[in-house]
Amino acid sequence: MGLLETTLAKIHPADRNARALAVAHQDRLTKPRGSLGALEDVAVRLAAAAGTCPAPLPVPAALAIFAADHGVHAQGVTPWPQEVTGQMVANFLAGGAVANAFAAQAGASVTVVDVGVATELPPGPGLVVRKVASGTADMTLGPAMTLDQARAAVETGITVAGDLVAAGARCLVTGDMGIANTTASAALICAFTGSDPARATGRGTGVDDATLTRKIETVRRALTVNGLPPDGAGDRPAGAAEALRLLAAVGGLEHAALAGFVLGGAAARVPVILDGVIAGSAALAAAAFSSAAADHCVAGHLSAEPGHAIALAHLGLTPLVDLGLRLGEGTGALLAYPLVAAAARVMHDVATFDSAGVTDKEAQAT
Ligand SMILES: O=C(O)c1ccc[n+]([C@@H]2O[C@H](COP(=O)([O-])O)[C@@H](O)[C@H]2O)c1
Ligand SMILES: Cc1cc2nc[nH]c2cc1C
Repeated sequence: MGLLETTLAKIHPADRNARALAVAHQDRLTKPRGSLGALEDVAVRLAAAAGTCPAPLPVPAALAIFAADHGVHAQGVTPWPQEVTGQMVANFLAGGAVANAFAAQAGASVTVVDVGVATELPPGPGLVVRKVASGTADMTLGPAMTLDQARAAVETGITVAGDLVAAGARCLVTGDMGIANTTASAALICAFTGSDPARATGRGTGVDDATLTRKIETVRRALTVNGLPPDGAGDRPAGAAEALRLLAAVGGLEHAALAGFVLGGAAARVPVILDGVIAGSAALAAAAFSSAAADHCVAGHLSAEPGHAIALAHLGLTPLVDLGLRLGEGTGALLAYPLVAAAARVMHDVATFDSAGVTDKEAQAT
């Protein structure tokens, strides 16, 4: 058995008992029942995922930004040159990106992983070099990755998650960097959900109408060339082998690593906050590897990219915030992190009606 299989064997689904305890505890806290809205659901999800009530505080948090390039860039699906991926990696390492600012604000550490950047990066402190390939192949001409490459990238994500948890992280935050990766994300969403490319494909960094039309056709061609008709997702066999095949066909190295990162967090029972459409499409792969993987995820935000809502609906996840972000890097997930931490802390710190001597209207009624 490889690392992927041993990790899948460790993943537990949400614990019903811990969930029931968490729901009951929420109702004993000194607040009107349900008054914390979506935060109550988060606290209950965290307890069910951890298998204990209350769930451990998700502190500290660790952001991992997986960076990679894409052969489909050659199809003209983005106005940005490919070398921007490597340049932004240097920016992350220098502390100059939005993700660095948001991580500093949230108190999260930042780890940058080169899982497949096409350009040479100057060696420097802080960069985790796990380059599986110098970018993927063009998915409109055949599979973007070999099965071995996809597996190596998934296992890289598992290892990074395991290393961060071993170093003390109690919340994992997904980040990505990869020029053209919204095209691969749309193709993955179509492959895993059966959605039509015209619905799942968006403007990414902000492409014009002509480029959007080309992008949709590129996604459609990639699916066809790889034997994945958009409306045929329901007919495909489920399971780990199929998850790896779809990732290899139309995914990116960062998507595969992010899928592994989710699996690694789930296996360690450490919650994973998902960022935008890249993380959402990678989580579809993680959920295909293990149906319990999504139990360990919190959807940080809703990206402006239309495929993201499709992916989250398929995963049964509700995004915490909707700010119209479409940056990636982990920025939306980092903004959601304090909400997740606050939701968990309520279960530890807030007094109950009994302990605080506050009259409960429910108790009065009975
Ligand atoms: O996270 C998102 O939902 C998101 C939406 C649009 C763009 N991005 C980021 O923009 C880059 C990809 O955009 P594009 O247009 O080159 O496919 C990549 O580095 C992503 O992190 C990210
Ligand atoms: C400048 C820039 C920063 C990014 N961060 C994530 N994706 C990005 C894409 C571009 C183009």
